[in-house]
Amino acid sequence: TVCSSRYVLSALHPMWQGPLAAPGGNRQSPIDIRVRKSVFDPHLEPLTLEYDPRTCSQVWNNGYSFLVEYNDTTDKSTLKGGPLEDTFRLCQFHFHWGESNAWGSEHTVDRRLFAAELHLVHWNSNKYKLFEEAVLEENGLAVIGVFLKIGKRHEGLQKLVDVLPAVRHKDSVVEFTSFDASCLLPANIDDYWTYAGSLTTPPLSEAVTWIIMKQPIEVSHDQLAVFRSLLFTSAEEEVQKSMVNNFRVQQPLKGRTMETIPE
Ligand SMILES: CCCCNCc1ccc(S(N)(=O)=O)cc1
Ligand SMILES: [Zn+2]
Repeated sequence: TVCSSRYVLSALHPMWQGPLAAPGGNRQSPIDIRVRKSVFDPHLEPLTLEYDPRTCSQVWNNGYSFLVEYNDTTDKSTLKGGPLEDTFRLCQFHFHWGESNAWGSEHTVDRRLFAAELHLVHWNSNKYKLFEEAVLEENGLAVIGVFLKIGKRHEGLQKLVDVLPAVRHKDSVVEFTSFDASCLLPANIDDYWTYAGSLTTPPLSEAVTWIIMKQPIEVSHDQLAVFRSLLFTSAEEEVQKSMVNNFRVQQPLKGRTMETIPE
């Protein structure tokens, strides 16, 4: 029975699971957020998000998720404040989701799973010239996490959902412009948890200041079903695999504390 449960686990989780925790990693993501264990940090400031829709450029199926990519050659779409000392530049956002609405998020809140999770990825443009440099540095990156729950249709998301059939296969790209990513944020962006973590897919770099919104956003069942119509596999491969369950298993907390804003 042990091997069968191990088999089920591996069948449920895609290839990048590899070792359950990166060897030697002591700040790996995702984790379970224990609400009552989070510490008020009076120094946390409000977040300042300034996203310019004109920097949005394309949607790309990279074989793990679909990425909405931004032109990050200038400081036009930026994130400041909160736990961050510097200015961080938006380079892409993407999602993680399940094969059913019962699971799909990477982080959990007191073990509660959400249907999906949005990640808005930024890099420290005060200190580095490129994402590829920042990803090698402790706290070179800042990722905003937003939970998705099933409810009413998200009008802002629909523009993105409508182009997903064009990137059904791995390595496909479609032009996608003038999209304001801030429409995907919850009403109150100053209600968040923050902790020191890592990328949740290879290279699993321990470079991320995570900022997880307490308020989920709502999307409709049909909108999430379109996410599941995407494929992990490229057009050439004979066996097509649905892009579902593209989340990493939870990682040990290793003594880290979750900080939150004073209520
Ligand atoms: C050096 C090239 C890395 C490409 N991939 C980066 C990457 C991976 C995971 C995440 S996540 N899921 O932690 O937000 C963001 C960005
Ligand atoms: Zn992610």
